[in-house]
Amino acid sequence: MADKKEQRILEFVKQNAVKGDPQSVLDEIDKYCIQKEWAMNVGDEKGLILDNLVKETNPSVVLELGTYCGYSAVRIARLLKLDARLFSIEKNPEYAAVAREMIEFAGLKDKIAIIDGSTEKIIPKLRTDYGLERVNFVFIDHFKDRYTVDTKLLEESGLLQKGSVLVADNVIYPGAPDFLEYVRTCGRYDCTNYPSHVEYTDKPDALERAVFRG
Ligand SMILES: Nc1ncnc2c1ncn2CCCCCNC(=O)c1cc(-c2ccc(F)cc2)cc(O)c1O
Ligand SMILES: [Mg+2]
Repeated sequence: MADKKEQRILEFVKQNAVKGDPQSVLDEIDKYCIQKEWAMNVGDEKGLILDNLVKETNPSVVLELGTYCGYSAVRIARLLKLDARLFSIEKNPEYAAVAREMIEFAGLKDKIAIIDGSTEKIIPKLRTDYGLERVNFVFIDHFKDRYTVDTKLLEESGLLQKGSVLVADNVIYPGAPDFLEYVRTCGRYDCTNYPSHVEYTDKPDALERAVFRG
């Protein structure tokens, strides 16, 4: 038995999902987390809302803050057009290692790049070191008390353009009250709240969409 929950999830996917089929990877992760061990993936209920937000944006360049096991990276990347790319920043090397295998198993390694490190160090270097000019879609799902400071870093980095879409997980639970206050009152975003539940539970949570006005 793998010694970490994240490794157990990966093993379960490898044994039960279809290699190269992203939807089966998502289904097996959800099945494991419902039946065996809870884990902090965005999950199936909030995942469907996220799917619709990705589809209506049809982004070319996606940035994700907090990869974990790669569930949301797979969820988003499976909907992207051929030449679109997703960059995901993960601080925990063990999570990043599991995510890389998960993404390869899903057949999406050419679409997704995982960047090892903390957002505060990586975001300021995305243009110079990773050649990103603009991001059209940002999924925010890392430390809840870093949502606001990293949103400001993204503004200052020049990576956001008019129409760039931020989607933040967990704005109700564990909660990101300062982020909600910031994006709803600073005057630079058009915000929409999508009520849902904490993954695999009946505890209220929500996604917040904040569209940059430029
Ligand atoms: N590149 C980077 N830079 C900075 N921090 C970085 C990072 N890369 C990773 N991290 C550090 C992220 C740590 C995980 C963040 N997510 C969470 O903490 C989280 C917690 C819950 C939860 C719900 C109910 C409960 F009862 C308990 C927990 C649910 C969620 O959907 C969550 O996303
Ligand atoms: Mg989350």
